Amino acid sequence: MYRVKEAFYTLQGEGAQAGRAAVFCRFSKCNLWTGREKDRAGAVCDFCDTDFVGTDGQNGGRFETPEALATHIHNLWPAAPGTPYVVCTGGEPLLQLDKLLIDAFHGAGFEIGVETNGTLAAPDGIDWLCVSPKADAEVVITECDELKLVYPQPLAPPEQFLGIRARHYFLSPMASPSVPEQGDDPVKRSNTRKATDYCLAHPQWRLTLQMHKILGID
Ligand SMILES: C[S@@+](CC[C@H](N)C(=O)[O-])C[C@H]1O[C@@H](n2cnc3c(N)ncnc32)[C@H](O)[C@@H]1O
Ligand SMILES: Nc1nc2[nH]cc(C(=O)O)c2c(=O)[nH]1
Ligand code: SF4
Ligand SMILES: [Mg+2]
Repeated sequence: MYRVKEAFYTLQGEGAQAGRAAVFCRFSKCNLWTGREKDRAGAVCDFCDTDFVGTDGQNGGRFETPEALATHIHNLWPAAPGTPYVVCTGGEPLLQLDKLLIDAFHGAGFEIGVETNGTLAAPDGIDWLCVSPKADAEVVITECDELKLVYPQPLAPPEQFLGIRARHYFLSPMASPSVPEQGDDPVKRSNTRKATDYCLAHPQWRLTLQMHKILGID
């Protein structure tokens, strides 16, 4: 059984695949936070900007088989040329994404991207793996396509993650979890300046912005 909070067709807003059309499959549940506000302060990951509780979002639900979920995601992809792309996120997608689902997505013609906190092993067959480390949570994935660190995290300086092999190293300015998607976010503006300065001083790091929030899309 796979539990999905929501699924939607949009442009990937972050990282090296930014601007690419994708169906996002947001899995329910995370291993670093319950998703309940009352638990946020005590959570390992306390800055999450996402609601991943339950299965009640747009196109969310429970799927008994990998084929059922792959068909559901396929139905959100337009009938037009271009390689279908699914981004598995959450919550923490590696709590649920297994080889059977990878095979079902591939069988439906999808390339598979994954957004993970890096604390759980990844199954084989992922086409684009993005690891976003969190302070206080040991990363067990040693190699990925992109490492995307939310910045700043005082207990997780960028230098700490250069041992993880990646094609790209990104800093993504931390947004206030409490500010709605398109709202004015002075904390994020200040963090964007800090991330910019870090990238200027350390050119192996690149800046990425949450383009979907700028555009006002999902
Ligand atoms: C909601 S997480 C879900 C995937 C996975 N659990 C993870 O943390 O990578 C998706 C992306 O949003 C980032 N993110 C979460 N909260 C954020 C915030 N307040 N500001 C900027 N990025 C944030 C995460 O670091 C991750 O790259
Ligand atoms: N457009 C868009 N791009 C994204 N990239 C990562 C996202 C996520 O929440 O994992 C996300 C998201 O929620 N929307
Ligand atoms: S950012 Fe990722 S790891 Fe952190 S609570 Fe949200 S879903 Fe979990
Ligand atoms: Mg998001």
